[in-house]
Amino acid sequence: MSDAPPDVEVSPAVHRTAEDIGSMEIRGAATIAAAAAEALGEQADVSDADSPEAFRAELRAAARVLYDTRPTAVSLPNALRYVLRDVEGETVERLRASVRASVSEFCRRLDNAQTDLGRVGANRLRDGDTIMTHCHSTDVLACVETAVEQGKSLSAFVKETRPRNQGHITAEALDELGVDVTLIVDSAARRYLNDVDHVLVGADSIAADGSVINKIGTSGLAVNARDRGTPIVCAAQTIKLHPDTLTGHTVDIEMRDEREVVDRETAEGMGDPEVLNPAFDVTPPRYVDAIVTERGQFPPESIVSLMRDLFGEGTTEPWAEA
Ligand SMILES: O=P(O)(O)OC[C@H]1O[C@H](OP(=O)(O)O)[C@H](O)[C@@H]1O
Repeated sequence: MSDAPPDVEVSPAVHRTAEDIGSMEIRGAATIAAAAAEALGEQADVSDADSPEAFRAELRAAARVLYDTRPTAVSLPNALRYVLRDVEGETVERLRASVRASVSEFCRRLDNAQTDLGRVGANRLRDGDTIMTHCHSTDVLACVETAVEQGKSLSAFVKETRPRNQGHITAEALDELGVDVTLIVDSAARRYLNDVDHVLVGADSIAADGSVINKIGTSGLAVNARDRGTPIVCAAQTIKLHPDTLTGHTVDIEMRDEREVVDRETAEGMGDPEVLNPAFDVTPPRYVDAIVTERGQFPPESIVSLMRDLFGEGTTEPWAEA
């Protein structure tokens, strides 16, 4: 994690949020976005900057601390950009109020987007369908929740999703919604794909070519689903669209600590192998049937038009300014 320059004070609340994102205490692309926006609001609340310039410098420094936590979910920089872009005022008090308004508006839009996306995704699901999930995605759960509210009865195969087992969170959430849940280990997915009507996954980022960047294991699941003829749908609010990929940049895949996979003592017993722990992988668009957003459902290859509408040809990095 990067530190702010010594003369710019970043609030302990921002550092706490950054630590919680880094440790995955706060996790999931949409949840991370909301937490990052709220942390900027907390920075504004506690700032004792004596000039608008100093206040803005503090905000940028806080954004840098948050930005440096995890590299793959673009919802994080998109959230920071949204809040920083709309900050206006000639005095510190006006700037503070402006940040608060911007954070509230951002969180309101995030909630509404998920609700709208849920309605679109629910239209794909029929009464009696069985889904298969990977990891834990609040965008996926929004689709299921709306379908259940529409009176549809659903079953789910839930992949546990090593190494962090976020599938357990999904299993609990689906059970609370009244979905009939079967928990499986990741490697059992192919065996049950013939019994599944839809594979539903979330996304941490979507690239301009329609590639889906999501929890490690998504691409293998998608290839197997295509082989079995099971549709694979990605539920992703437009905050997951990665604007830098419009100009040829690739999405950085986070490598996490090996201790999430195996403890050192056990590894030593195996002859101390190198342990790799990539958190995400890239599913090419040809393996994805549809991307469901709050703006409707898109074939992955057409997502670039939506990206251009929303972001133009690229974006700035306001937190990178000194
Ligand atoms: O925004 P929502 O749909 O909640 O989550 C999107 C994605 O975020 C998660 O990443 P992690 O668990 O933070 O590494 C998963 O990869 C999940 O599919």
